[in-house]
Amino acid sequence: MSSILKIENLSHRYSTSWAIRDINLEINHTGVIGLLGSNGAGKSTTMSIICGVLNQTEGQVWIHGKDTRKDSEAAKSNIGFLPQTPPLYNDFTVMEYLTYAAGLRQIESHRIGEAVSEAMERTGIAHFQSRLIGNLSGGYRQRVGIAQAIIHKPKLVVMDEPTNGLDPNQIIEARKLIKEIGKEHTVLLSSHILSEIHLLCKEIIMIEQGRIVFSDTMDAFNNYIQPGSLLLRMENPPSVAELLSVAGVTSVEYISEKQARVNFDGSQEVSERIIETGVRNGWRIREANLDKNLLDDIFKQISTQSAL
Ligand SMILES: Nc1ncnc2c1ncn2[C@@H]1O[C@H](COP(=O)(O)OP(=O)(O)OP(=O)(O)O)[C@@H](O)[C@H]1O
Repeated sequence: MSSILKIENLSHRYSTSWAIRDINLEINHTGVIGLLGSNGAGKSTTMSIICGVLNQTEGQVWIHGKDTRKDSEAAKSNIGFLPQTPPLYNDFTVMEYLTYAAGLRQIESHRIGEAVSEAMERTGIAHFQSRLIGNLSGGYRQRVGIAQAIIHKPKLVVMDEPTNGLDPNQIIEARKLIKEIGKEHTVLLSSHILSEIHLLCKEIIMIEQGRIVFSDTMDAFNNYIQPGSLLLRMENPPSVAELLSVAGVTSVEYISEKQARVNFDGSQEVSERIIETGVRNGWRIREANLDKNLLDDIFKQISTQSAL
């Protein structure tokens, strides 16, 4: 039985500098797998090569046993891709666009109607099928992007920073949908937000300066990392007492008028609970990120350990 995704000695160089170096990876099961790295770490480069959008300088990628360069058609038939900016056409209705996407994916013409309906059902956009894409909110546009990525029922769905640019409500909804998609497909999802990977993934691959520095289960990761801290930027910040009332929050420090560092007990659900409480109570959260310094520490710690 072939792996769903196998990568061997993958490296890519843009003009003179290497963006990724000697990436090796094998995935054999469904579920959401997180590719975590800070900006410029090499996530998009890796994903673009996997999806056949970019030709690697060195190394090989197989999707369900098919080499993405030597047998690209067969490899691509098993991949769905949601790039950072989904290729949506604003003048198309949702139905027209997905019908077009199904054609591109070479779904037989008599099966297109059924494939489009199923993809719309699964992503919760059936009620917007006649809406112009240009008139949809960011969250629904993202759903259309996910629908085109799963329309041909690929084994592997690659999502590059899928919650980027969404508001907190839309992020919660998008994450629910991604979890659902992960029940039937292998989803490789990139993010620079550790708390997001924590919430969504059972496995984590960390990439830093173009190299994999950690690859294991989330449980193994948790054994030596407890993030325990979120930086929140809010338009309508609550009192310290209100933040402390969220179950699991241990301390709160305002570092500016609208920015608070919220420490919690390290359990995965607390950060989601903080955001949900914020949405419910109108804090107007604009950003909720793991403390950047903490993330840098984690990368440093893991890089040092993986170099030992
Ligand atoms: N088209 C390009 N030409 C030259 N260098 C590039 C190009 N695209 C990316 N790079 C460089 O390659 C490295 C990896 O970039 P990549 O976009 O893959 O990282 P990333 O982890 O996806 O970051 P981000 O989250 O910011 O997109 C970076 O140093 C980046 O500057």
